[in-house]
Amino acid sequence: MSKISATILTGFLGGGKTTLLNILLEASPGERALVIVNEYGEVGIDGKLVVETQDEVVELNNGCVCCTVRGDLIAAMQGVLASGRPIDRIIIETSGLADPAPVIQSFMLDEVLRERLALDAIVTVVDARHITDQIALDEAREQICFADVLLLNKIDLVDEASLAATQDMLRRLNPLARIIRTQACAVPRDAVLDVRAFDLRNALAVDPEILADHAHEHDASIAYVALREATQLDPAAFNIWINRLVQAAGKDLFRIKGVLAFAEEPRRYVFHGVHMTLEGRPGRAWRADEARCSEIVFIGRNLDEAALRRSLDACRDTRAPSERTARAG
Ligand SMILES: Nc1nc2c(ncn2[C@@H]2O[C@H](COP(=O)(O)OP(=O)(O)OP(=O)(O)O)[C@@H](O)[C@H]2O)c(=O)[nH]1
Repeated sequence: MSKISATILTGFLGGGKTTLLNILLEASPGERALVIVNEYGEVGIDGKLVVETQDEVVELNNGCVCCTVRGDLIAAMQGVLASGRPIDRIIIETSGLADPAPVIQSFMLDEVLRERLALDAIVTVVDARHITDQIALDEAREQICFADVLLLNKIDLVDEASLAATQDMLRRLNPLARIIRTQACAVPRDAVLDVRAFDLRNALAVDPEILADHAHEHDASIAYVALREATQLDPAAFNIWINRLVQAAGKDLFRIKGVLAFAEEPRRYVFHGVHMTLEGRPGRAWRADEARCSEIVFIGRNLDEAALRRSLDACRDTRAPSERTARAG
């Protein structure tokens, strides 16, 4: 029986992993992939942003796949193999704070996975705009060092001199990986999938202890706050708040992401922030069976959960429907 190809998509917070995942899924219409999306906190935003295809999407939230939910990762893969459901490949999107080593280790140490799966490549998405600050963090460095393919993404946000300097840094950290410059992770599928690039010897050269069972400790100064709001939000108030917030605290705000319910907007509003860079756009329409609830997560340092909550409360659209109609008229 031929082995099923598995790809690990990793890279620091906000680099473009979900963007890449969606490109790969859309480029493989005839395939059935098992997609495993991992997020650090209890509120999963990424799972809501994966394109709708016939692929099976498993969300592993509330813990990092490199530590607390590693057992769940193994169980998800074993479960689909045991079910006999046909799958053509596995793609794992790690959290942006994951150390890839324990994820790689799962493929090597578990007997069933070792026999049935072939780890094809570790693909790391690097944020060309923010990597020079992120690289001080162990997780960001390890994600680069273990990569077989490095996407140097967001090239639209930096100039050529800075790109060349970043590319040199990546090369110093990882002399073997293929480096591909991308905007919005636009890359041919064949450059990332079925490249047969993973080699345990390279991983052992990065970390000779990779096969030893050791837990990964996350940087305790990085916090996570998730807010849920059932009242629809006033878009103008939200925009003012979020812009002020990143002006004041953007350096410490590694990541903001949310799916928001704005008043008088039939579509979900998808919102992203990476430090000072903010982006938002309407996504698909809310379904009739979905609660129109806003969810927003913050990952960073010095987060004041109570203050964030109060600010979000102040963005509620509390007008009565008749007042809204009057204003619209
Ligand atoms: N300007 C620019 N923005 C990009 C590019 N690629 C992705 N983005 C934006 O970067 C933000 C984060 O993209 P995601 O794909 O969600 O990043 P991620 O790595 O999955 O994020 P986490 O899962 O939170 O770590 C979104 O607003 C994207 O639209 C790019 O090449 N240029």
